[in-house]
Amino acid sequence: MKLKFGTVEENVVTREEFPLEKAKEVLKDEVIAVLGYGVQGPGQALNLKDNGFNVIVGQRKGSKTWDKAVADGWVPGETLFELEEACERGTILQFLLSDAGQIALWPTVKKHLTPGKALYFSHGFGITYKDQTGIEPPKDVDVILVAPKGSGTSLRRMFVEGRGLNSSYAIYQDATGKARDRVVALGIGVGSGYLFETDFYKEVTSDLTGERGTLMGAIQGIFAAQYEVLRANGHSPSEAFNETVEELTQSLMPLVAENGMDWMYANCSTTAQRGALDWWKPFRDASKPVFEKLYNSVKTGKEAAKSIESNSKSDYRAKLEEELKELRESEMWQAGAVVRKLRPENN
Ligand SMILES: NC(=O)c1ccc[n+]([C@@H]2O[C@H](COP(=O)([O-])OP(=O)(O)OC[C@H]3O[C@@H](n4cnc5c(N)ncnc54)[C@H](O)[C@@H]3O)[C@@H](O)[C@H]2O)c1
Ligand SMILES: CC(C)(O)[C@@H](O)C(=O)O
Ligand SMILES: [Mg+2]
Ligand SMILES: [Mg+2]
Repeated sequence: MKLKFGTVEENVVTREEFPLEKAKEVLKDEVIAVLGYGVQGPGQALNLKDNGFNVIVGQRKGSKTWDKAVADGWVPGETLFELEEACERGTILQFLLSDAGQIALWPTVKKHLTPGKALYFSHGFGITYKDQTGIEPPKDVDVILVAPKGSGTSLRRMFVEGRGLNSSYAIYQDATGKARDRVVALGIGVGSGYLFETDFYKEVTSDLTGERGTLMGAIQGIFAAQYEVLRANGHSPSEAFNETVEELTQSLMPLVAENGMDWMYANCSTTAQRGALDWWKPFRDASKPVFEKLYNSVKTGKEAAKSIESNSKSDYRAKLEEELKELRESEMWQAGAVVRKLRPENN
């Protein structure tokens, strides 16, 4: 259906419009092969299975995630296979390896993309940056995308709770004339709450900007800046953490999620309202140049190059762990660990 967001009209697909039963009818003769069992792999594969689709998992034997797949109920030789065998058996190949990992597996996937199959991504990365990834699908297969707008962990959790994370969908290539039905059916099948339309380029540029920006990079940056200023002015770690992070995640963001920023503002003191209304614009103006620089780095493919380069190194996991350790061991997140334990529901 067409839906207005502010003054702009967009294509949206809801579960009412495209019910699960219809999705099952569309995909009844398909074998959905989920390649990769990292974060999105488990979320999408388990949701598809619980929704009654014919789904198999492809993963490297002997890897930790192979064992995780077995623990999650996938049966070797029946629903769990080596990557190449899954590529052969699947009629829809869900390419859910890490974006860098997709480059290494591409020759194998390509070999098994026989006419009429579908290649499915959850990110516009591989196709948009094809000069860097070498991913150029044959012309006689559908190339489609469903990108859940959140972590695979949330996709699964919300599904189990009977809720649904929203996703974007896109069609890059419609070889069979069935690409739209296939992509929407898959979007509903993986547990999306609703789907909004995009294209591969827009998906990857917005996604890379979002995760580097307000969703992950900018938020940690802003937390750290305020925390450091409070600490430098003699505030205790618990006071600084509560006033920077805990109150935001526990008290105020749920209000924003429920009814918007204006409603959250309306439910704070007049003193807070005055200050927040005065200060949000200076913060916007100070950070906007950084966002512009970030968007440019995404658009020119620099961010893609950096991520391919670092994620393809053999010591990637060890380096990542070191960097996460730095965050975990920072005073702010150490304070956070104590604060989390103090929440009555965690006792
Ligand atoms: N993590 C998320 O929640 C999330 C959210 C939205 C979209 N996506 C997209 O979904 C896709 C999958 O992302 P992810 O975060 O689940 O991936 P991930 O980084 O967790 O990796 C997935 C799997 O790829 C395997 N892998 C990596 N390199 C490999 C190689 N060279 N050969 C064989 N296997 C290899 C890993 O063992 C792992 O099982 C990506 O396109 C990503 O951008 C992810
Ligand atoms: C979960 C995110 C941040 O939305 C996703 O884009 C990812 O890359 O993991
Ligand atoms: Mg992303
Ligand atoms: Mg994202």
